[in-house]
Amino acid sequence: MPKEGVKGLGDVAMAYNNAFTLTPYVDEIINRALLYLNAGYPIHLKGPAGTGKTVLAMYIAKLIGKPTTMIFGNEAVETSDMIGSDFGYTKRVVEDNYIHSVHKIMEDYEQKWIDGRIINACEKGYVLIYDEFTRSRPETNNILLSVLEEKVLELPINYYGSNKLLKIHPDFKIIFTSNPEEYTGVYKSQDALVDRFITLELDFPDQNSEVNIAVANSGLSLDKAVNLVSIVRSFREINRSKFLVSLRDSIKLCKIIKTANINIAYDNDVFRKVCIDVLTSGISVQKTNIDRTKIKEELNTIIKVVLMEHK
Ligand SMILES: Nc1ncnc2c1ncn2[C@@H]1O[C@H](COP(=O)(O)OP(=O)(O)OP(=O)(O)O)[C@@H](O)[C@H]1O
Repeated sequence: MPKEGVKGLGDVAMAYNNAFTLTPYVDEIINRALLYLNAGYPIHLKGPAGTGKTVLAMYIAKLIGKPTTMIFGNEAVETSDMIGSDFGYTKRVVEDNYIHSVHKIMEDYEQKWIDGRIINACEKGYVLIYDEFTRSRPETNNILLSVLEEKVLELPINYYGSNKLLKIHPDFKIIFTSNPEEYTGVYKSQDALVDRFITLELDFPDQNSEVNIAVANSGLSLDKAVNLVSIVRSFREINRSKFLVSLRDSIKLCKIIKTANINIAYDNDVFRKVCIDVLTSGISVQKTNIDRTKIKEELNTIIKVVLMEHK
């Protein structure tokens, strides 16, 4: 069976978030991405976790308007998950009872080839999103080298009984995403692969985009989201070399404040504690040696200053 990390056609549509927000910043990236894709080059959206790479890839695929296949890179993904393999057996039982005193059963087993996720996309010119491709082992990704350069997919000898080179449809497009190499579980991307696509380095979006994305994902009012996102961004600014404070934190904070109807005020103890819980979660995840008391003091100061400024 294909492994968990590999999803098929249709999954993208289900996973696609209807709250996708277009801002001038997002629009500009999309236009550049389409420019390269339409010229026949795969693109690679690279950036820190929670900068919107996956939803952007999905949105771009949606604009291209072709069915989309998605692969989620991880250690367990194998070449066979992408191109296919002989999975299991087909069993055939023939029962012969022609002469009532003779009872004969014949069983034979046949291996069954099941196409992997990229075959259909390569053949029919669909879109492939390879999310976090550097989490898969480099040797797994080697199969894509000939796809990108020679425009053929090399299939194994057991592919429906004969090995062959599958010609890649001229409309076939790939959108790669990845996190920076210093992240845990990320392999260095192979030079040969990097050389074949165009990388767009992403960072956290501008203030206006982050506010609008947080509003779209949480339903919080714009004026309240402006306050919360300003707190998140100031906190990110001073700590970004130490731990991750992502776009997801802006969304989480807005969602919690909206759902629990928490009053955004410096003298509201609950509000300050929620800010601390949400925005310092990344510290324990990254096991950084950080003075938590100092971080909390910094955050309290930021909350005070931001709420005074936006009064
Ligand atoms: N333009 C946008 N419109 C709406 N929501 C967005 C947008 N950009 C990002 N988001 C939201 O921000 C969050 C992070 O986005 P996403 O998962 O795409 O980031 P990522 O860079 O792929 O993260 P990771 O590297 O951890 O996989 C998600 O909740 C996503 O829905």
